[in-house]
Amino acid sequence: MTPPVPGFAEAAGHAWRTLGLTWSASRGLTILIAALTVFVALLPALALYLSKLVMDGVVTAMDSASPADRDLAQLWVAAEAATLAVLLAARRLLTFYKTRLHAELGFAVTSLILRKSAALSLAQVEDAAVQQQFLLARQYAASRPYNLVNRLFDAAQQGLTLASVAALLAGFSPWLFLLVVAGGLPLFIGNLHFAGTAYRFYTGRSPQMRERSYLESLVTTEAAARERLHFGFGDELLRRYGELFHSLHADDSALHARQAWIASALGVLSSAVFLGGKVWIVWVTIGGAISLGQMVMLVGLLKQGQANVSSLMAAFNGVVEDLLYVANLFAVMELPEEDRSSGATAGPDPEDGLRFDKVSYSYPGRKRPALDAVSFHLPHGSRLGIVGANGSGKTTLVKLATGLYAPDSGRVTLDGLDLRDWQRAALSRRLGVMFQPYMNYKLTARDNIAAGRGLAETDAASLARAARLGLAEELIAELPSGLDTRLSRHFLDGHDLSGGQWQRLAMARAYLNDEADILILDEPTAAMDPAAEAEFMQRPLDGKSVILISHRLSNLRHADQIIVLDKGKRIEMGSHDTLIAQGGLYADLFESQADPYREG
Ligand SMILES: Nc1ncnc2c1ncn2[C@@H]1O[C@H](COP(=O)(O)OP(=O)(O)OP(=O)(O)O)[C@@H](O)[C@H]1O
Repeated sequence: MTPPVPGFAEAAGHAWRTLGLTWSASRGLTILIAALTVFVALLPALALYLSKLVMDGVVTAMDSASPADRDLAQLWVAAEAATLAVLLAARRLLTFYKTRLHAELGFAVTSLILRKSAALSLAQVEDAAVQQQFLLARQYAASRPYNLVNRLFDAAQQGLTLASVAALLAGFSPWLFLLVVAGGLPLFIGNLHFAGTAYRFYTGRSPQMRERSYLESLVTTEAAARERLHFGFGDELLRRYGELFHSLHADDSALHARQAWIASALGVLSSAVFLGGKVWIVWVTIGGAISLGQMVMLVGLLKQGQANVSSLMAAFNGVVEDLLYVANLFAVMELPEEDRSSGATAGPDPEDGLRFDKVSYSYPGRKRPALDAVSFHLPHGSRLGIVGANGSGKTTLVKLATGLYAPDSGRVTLDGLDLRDWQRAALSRRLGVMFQPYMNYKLTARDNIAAGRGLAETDAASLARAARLGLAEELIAELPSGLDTRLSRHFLDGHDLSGGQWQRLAMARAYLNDEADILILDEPTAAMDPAAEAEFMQRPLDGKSVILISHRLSNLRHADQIIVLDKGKRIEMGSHDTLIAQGGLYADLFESQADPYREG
């Protein structure tokens, strides 16, 4: 998907907004750069005027042989030299401040993107189009907004210099100024055409770029190394990577070649126009219509004007191209955010617990709903088991039960209030969750548990309690620096964990919040050893309610209710004994799992 190209008014709005971003990133630097830009812009015309005075002064001194005229000519030389020296110093200073602005603006824009990303809903994060917008915005966060601002300053500088050149040229002949502008037009139009083409070209191939970085990661990351080495598909990955690179490179080369040919032809045309102007100036000087000093100044002005026009055009073309990328950045900023910072912290019926009322949810682009009119009630202090084949909707149910997705139809309520109306932080306090898949944070063991309370500073007693309930006490005690051990081999003194150990930390994270009265656990013991699993399953509820998803049906035997999902629908519901007595899918699955043990 190629992001749309903005119209003029919208583009001007984006340019203004980018300048606003720059202003808020650093007012001091913006003012300094603006002041220096004006200063640097006006000096070239002054230098050229001084060069005219030098030349005319020399001719006068040669004619009069007077020491006063000689001194005056030398004074003009010194003034011209001083002007050029100041111009050089001011340009350096400008570059220095611009480098600092680049860093500050890059940081400000990246922070905005990260803040936005953190505020999106799960459904938005999972949307491929949103992902692509973010990828593009992040990729160009440090370069494009700065380039745009830099080019706007550049354009202002070139425009001012051109205006001062025009003022001097107009004193002699307005036609010369028109010649300067006309000479720059062909290159301008050519580049303008290519700005849009290049943007569509580079953004249109984002999917291939993502594919390329994914292939790179398969060859370089530790996670993929075991299978890659064992199954031996490293060479095939490299072949695919090479093929992709060459096809992208071939497209690049074709675009650059076309740009180079057209730019050269237009460049020759521009030079021919300027050369015509120069021939005319020389001609009228020989005819005695202007002085030698005026000739030197006019040729200089023509050259300066030519350089200004092409720089102005280049800056303008660059602005147009940058605006296309910046438009994407602002489109990302405009993505709707759901504000869950306000909302209720309690429901009207504190005894009601969690309810699904005919809840349906479909993933975008999927015909069949992942959950189809599912209802159940989880009263306080009860256990609900959920069973179903792969893809039957269990994990989707967890995302709905935690308010991460909103149902397409139906309602999910906690204590009688729709989850949409709960404050996110209050929901997070009430629900202890272990997701599938859970995250293995390559941070410290402490952070892995404290993430369960938003990574807030957590007291030792709470951490110890969570570690005990997550069956992670022993493993933490064995870590070289206990809770402060960095859990990654990629850091000095880092330490990696086994699959089951990571799962224990995820469990501790889910249990950290002791206010949580509802635990939602998606395959919480899948990676644990049988002893740990048995210990966990026999644990008393202590007044909490639990939703437990497990493929091992023996774990669900003691649940008050069990729901059997099939292709998103609730096809059976009841206690273990009821479902066995019904002789439906649950009974078949239970028998098939129990049989091998019986035979043994
Ligand atoms: N992000 C997604 N985008 C589109 N479809 C999805 C997404 N996640 C899941 N699905 C689809 O929704 C359906 C239900 O998936 P879900 O993950 O809820 O199943 P599950 O019962 O948890 O499966 P498993 O036992 O394999 O974990 C499946 O058909 C799956 O392909």
